[in-house]
Amino acid sequence: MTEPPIDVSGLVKRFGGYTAVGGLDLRVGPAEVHGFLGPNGAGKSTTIRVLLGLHHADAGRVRVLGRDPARQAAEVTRRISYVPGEVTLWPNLTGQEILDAFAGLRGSRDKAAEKRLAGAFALDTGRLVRTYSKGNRQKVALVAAFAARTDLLILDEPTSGLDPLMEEVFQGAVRDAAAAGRTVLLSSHILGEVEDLCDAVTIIKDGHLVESGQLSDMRHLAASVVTAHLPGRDAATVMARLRQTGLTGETTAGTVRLAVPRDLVPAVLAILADADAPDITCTPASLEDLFLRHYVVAPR
Ligand SMILES: Nc1ncnc2c1ncn2[C@@H]1O[C@H](COP(=O)(O)OP(=O)(O)OP(=O)(O)O)[C@@H](O)[C@H]1O
Repeated sequence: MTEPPIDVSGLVKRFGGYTAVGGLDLRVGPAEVHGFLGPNGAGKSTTIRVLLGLHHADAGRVRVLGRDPARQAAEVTRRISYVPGEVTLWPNLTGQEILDAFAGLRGSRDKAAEKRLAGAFALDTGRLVRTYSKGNRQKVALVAAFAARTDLLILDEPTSGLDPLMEEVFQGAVRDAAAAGRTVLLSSHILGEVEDLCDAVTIIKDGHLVESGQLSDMRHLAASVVTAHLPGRDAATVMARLRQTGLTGETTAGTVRLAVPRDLVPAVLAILADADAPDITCTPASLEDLFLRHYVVAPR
């Protein structure tokens, strides 16, 4: 079996006495679009910098495209496209000159793809970079990243400056990259984006793994939300019956709502059907539900 494009186990990275990443595992399979999530300061960018060979791990095993980025940074980074959240470019070059410079440094690019991507992102490559907005600078980096002939894209909050129309273009480019067999690690705070794009996610907090796996499996393990509207019925009595299954829920204005583990969904739906509820919805856990259950901050 070939090694996964990203294979990290027990990664530790300290800054002085502060442990930014404390024993993290991260595995990303070939042609997978993998979401990398966590609140501010969780250690995502630090991990990414280790993957790129910019930081050296204090402990753990790190393999990117089968190599150790700390020892073989040049070989590894040649095969990676990296887009940071804050793109800094030479201000006195035009967008096209920047794209040419990136391609020159890398030694390869798909010129037709670059032209197509610049068009799709509505990027005027003839303008000087110093006249570009944050979003336009990000577009330059994204066009260069997707047009490069690389095997792995590492995108660290790449769309924070893009408008919704451009978000669509970005998502199309990620899907095309994965369809072409490229692997994508996407760090993002935009949960909808991750939910739309990613096959698998890794959620971290305080430099530690809290959850990782295929999004579909994680949804199955989490509770679904069942809501039933009970016009003209005694919602409190129905809720009392529902509570006999061991679940808790809330009743508001004749509507019951409760989080239901997968194995109890049939029993709950049977009780609601028995109560003649005309309007029942059962929604699988969203990525936001999965994410928030790890990050509910207690009020001070
Ligand atoms: N060079 C550094 N020196 C000292 N501390 C650092 C350094 N880089 C990061 N840190 C600290 O390590 C922790 C993890 O930071 P990191 O940037 O990896 O988080 P993140 O998950 O990417 O956050 P965000 O979502 O805000 O970008 C933070 O507490 C940060 O202050």
